[in-house]
This record gives sequence, structure tokens and C-alpha cells, in this order.
Amino acid sequence: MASACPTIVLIPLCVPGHLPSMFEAGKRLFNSCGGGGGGAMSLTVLFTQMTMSANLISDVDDLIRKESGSGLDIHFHHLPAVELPTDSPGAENFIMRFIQLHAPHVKAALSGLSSPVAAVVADYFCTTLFDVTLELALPVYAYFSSSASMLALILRLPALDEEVTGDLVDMEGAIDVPGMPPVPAALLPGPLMTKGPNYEWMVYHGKRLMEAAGIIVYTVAELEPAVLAAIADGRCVPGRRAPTVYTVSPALSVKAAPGDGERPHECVAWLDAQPPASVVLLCFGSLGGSFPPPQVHEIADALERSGHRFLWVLRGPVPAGCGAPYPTDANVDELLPDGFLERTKDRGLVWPKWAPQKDIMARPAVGGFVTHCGWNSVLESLWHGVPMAPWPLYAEQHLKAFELVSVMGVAVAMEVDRERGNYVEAAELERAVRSLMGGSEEGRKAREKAAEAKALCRNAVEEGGSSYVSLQKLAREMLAYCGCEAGASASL
Ligand SMILES: O=c1ccn([C@@H]2O[C@H](COP(=O)(O)OP(=O)(O)O[C@H]3O[C@H](CO)[C@@H](O)[C@H](O)[C@H]3O)[C@@H](O)[C@H]2O)c(=O)[nH]1
Repeated sequence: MASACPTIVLIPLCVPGHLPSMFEAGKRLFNSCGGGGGGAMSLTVLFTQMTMSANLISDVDDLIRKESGSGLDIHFHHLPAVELPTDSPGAENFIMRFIQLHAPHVKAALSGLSSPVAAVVADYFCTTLFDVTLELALPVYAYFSSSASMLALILRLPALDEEVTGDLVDMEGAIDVPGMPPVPAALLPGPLMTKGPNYEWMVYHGKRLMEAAGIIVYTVAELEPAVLAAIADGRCVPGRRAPTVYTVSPALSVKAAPGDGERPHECVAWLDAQPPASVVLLCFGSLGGSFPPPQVHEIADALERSGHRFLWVLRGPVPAGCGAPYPTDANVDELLPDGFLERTKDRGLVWPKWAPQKDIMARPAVGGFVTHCGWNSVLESLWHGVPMAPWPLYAEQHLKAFELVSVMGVAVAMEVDRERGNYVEAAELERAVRSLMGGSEEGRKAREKAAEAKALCRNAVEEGGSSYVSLQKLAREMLAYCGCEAGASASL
């Protein structure tokens, strides 16, 4: 891993919703620093041995293989395994403690690099590692894989915590998330609703993010202008301005078709036999898609009655007592109502395992997306101008659903009963699918807004676009830290 030129060190959270976008952003930053050719900078990635889904493990292996053979100055380093905390009362708490245990290994890895470190970029769930970077006097940037709206809420949280004596969910009225319309408390991310160990960690992150040299947010500035202005104007933290926010937008492939001689994935081949914008996609991220049998039946009824074409990524149960909360493959014969597959075989495909969502989303047949509102899925949808029907399930997804419908207007509203485990009745899903795919005024507006969002996404990564400019600015800053010329090269 030796390299003479300065290096940018990435410390990602190794989960599917965080790692791919962060690596992509890091690589584009490295290119903007001249790393792609001029030898001005190298990139080092420190992997924690997080319990990963099988899909991510193969993605990480592929990524390392591909990048190692690319001739680019990118280095991968696996940190030693740590003993997994066994008594954590929730995912957030587990992750924070898991990351914290890596501090000595991160310190040893950073100290052992033969290249001078230009900057460290750490996932925002890794703020416990800021102590190491402070000790080594290295500039540290936070990478925020979620929306700017979520960032505004996290930055606001420490003050909110002091203002409110009880649980946030019991607050009278709505929550003030700077730059957003008033957010009903019932839409807060799960860990923020009631005070406890997971909540405390989120408050901790809110405080520590203020120590970062900058915050790199995976978003499109033009999609969230009011929130970004509120952060920049210092409206999140009383009396203090938040670190500078750099927006890095997705730059997804526009090559939609498989290459010569490549066999398309079954889902892609099926989509290519459907008319343009005729299929509603249902896919629920890396942890979702596995529903209790009554809910599976409601979805099946809704899809059958809607009469629309569909591609439904249905997952099996999450194995009990297993460290990784990732769903198994679905046994569709067991899960689906009798005769459903036969009755819908001419217009529907149920895919029982991990699906190539990015490739699917790029196919012209996809006309609408029922999504759990994971931020990667949202941006993938908007990159292709596909309107959504939000079905939030966990984490900050209820906030996103609100933002998609009430702020961006790129989604039709759908009633999700959070108190019943985010249950959606068949009639409601059928209504939402008809509205999204059919001729309703609501659906028409969402399609129009999604088409506008597509243009914003694509412009952001063009030369002179918001993401391009952010990366150039960040590159100059990082080059300056290590006394290099500000010779950033053109890149996305
Ligand atoms: O069958 C599948 C399911 C998912 N994906 C991909 O996996 C990623 C999933 O990311 P995301 O849509 O953001 O969902 P989560 O995996 O749930 O992401 C976590 O991380 C996100 C970013 O911080 C948060 O917004 C979410 O709430 C949080 O759950 C996306 O790129 C999808 O294209 C597939 O390729 N195939």
C-alpha cells in the first residue's frame, strides 16, 4: 500500500446503502485531484469487516478486483476483525460500538501509511473515529449517504434534545427541520422518536459532525435547495455555522443495454419485452422486501386488481439470530396466494432474490417505483425520471417519503400505517399504483416533476454543474492541505 504521493483515506460503513455511493464519490474526488492520471493523489480505502450481505461481499470483491487491475493509484486495506458487540439494544448502537472498537486499528493503519494523508473521509456513522484523526492532526470530512434533509435533522438534534424534556415523538405540533416544511413528529426516524441508547448515539453524531472539516452529502443540490441553504445559513445549530457542505450527486450509467455477447439478467430481459413506462417496480432496499404473509397477500391482491404490469422483488424472511439482518430468498410458491403467478403471468414478474436494481431502473419499461425510500433508491429513480409511491419501512425513510411527496412532488402519497408495522392495505396500494401509472392528476404531476428531477440530476454532474463544482472545490482544499498545486483535473 506504499505510494509516494499524498492519499485520501476513505473509511466507509460496509453496508449496501452506504459503501457503493461513498466509494464512487471518493473515486470521483480522487479524479478531481488529478489522481486519474497526473499522479497528484492516491486513494486508500480502509474496510471494516462488517457483517455484510452476500451481495455486498461479492460487490466489494468485484470492486477490489476491478480497481486493482485498473492501473489507478487505489489501495484497499482490510482492518483486523474486532469482536462483535453482542449486547447492543439496536442497529445504531451496534454499528457505533462496532466502529468504535476499530479506533486502534484505524490509528495503526493511518500511522503506517507511507504516503502523507491529504484528508480522511469517514462515513457519518463513524464519527467515533474523529478522535483518531484529531490525535494524528489529520483533516477529517464526514460522508453523508442520506439526504440533506436528514443531515439538517441530525445537525439540529443536539439542540432539539436540550429543548425537549420528553421523547420527541410526544412533542406538541411539528418538528422544525430547518429548510423543510414542519415535519410531523410521527415521521421522525425510529431511533429519534424515544430517548435511549440509539437516540443518544444520533445526538452524539449530530455534535461530532460539527467537528468535521466539511460534510460530503450524497444528493443533488437542486433537489434540496432550501435545506442546503438552511444548513449553510447556520439555522441548524444555534449560534454556530455547520461545516461546509459539498454535494456529490449520483453519476449513474446511461448505458442501459447489456454489452455485446452479454446475456441480460432475467429481469432486464423481461422488462425489455414490455411497452415503455408500463411497469411498476416494487423493490425495498437491502434490508426490506420481506413482508409477513398477510402483507404479501395484500400486495398480490393490489397488483392483481390494479391491472398494471409489475416487477416485484419479493424477499424471504430474515434468519433469526443471525448477525446480518439481510433477507433470504423468497419461496414464492409458499408465500403468494394460490394461482396468483398463473393469473398474472402475462403482465407480472415476481423476482425472489436480490435484483440488479440499477440496471432495472435504466430500462425504458419502468414507469413507476414503489420504494421504501432508501436514499440510493430514490436517487436512482430520479436519475431516470421515474416517479415513486413511497412505502417507508425503517431508518429515516418516513422523513424521505414526506420530502418526496410534499417538497419535491416526485411521488404520489400512499397511506402507510406505521403503528401496524408499516402496513399497507391492498385497496390503498391498488389506488396508489393506479394513480402512479394511470391518468390521475396526482400521477401526472409526479411524472412531470420526476422528469424535471432527471434533468437536474444529469446537469449536476456535467462540467460546471453543482456536483462537479463541489468536487473541484473539495479537491482544491484537499490538495492545499498537503501543499500540492491546485491542479485539479476535469472530471464528473
Ligand atoms: O434487490 C435489490 C435491492 C437493493 N439494491 C440496491 O441496493 C441499494 C439500497 O440502498 P437504499 O435504497 O438506500 O436502501 P437501504 O439499503 O435500505 O439503505 C440504507 O442506507 C440509505 C442511505 O443512507 C438510507 O437512506 C436507508 O434508509 C438505509 O436503510 C440501492 O443502490 C439499490 O439499487 C439492489 O441492487 N437490488
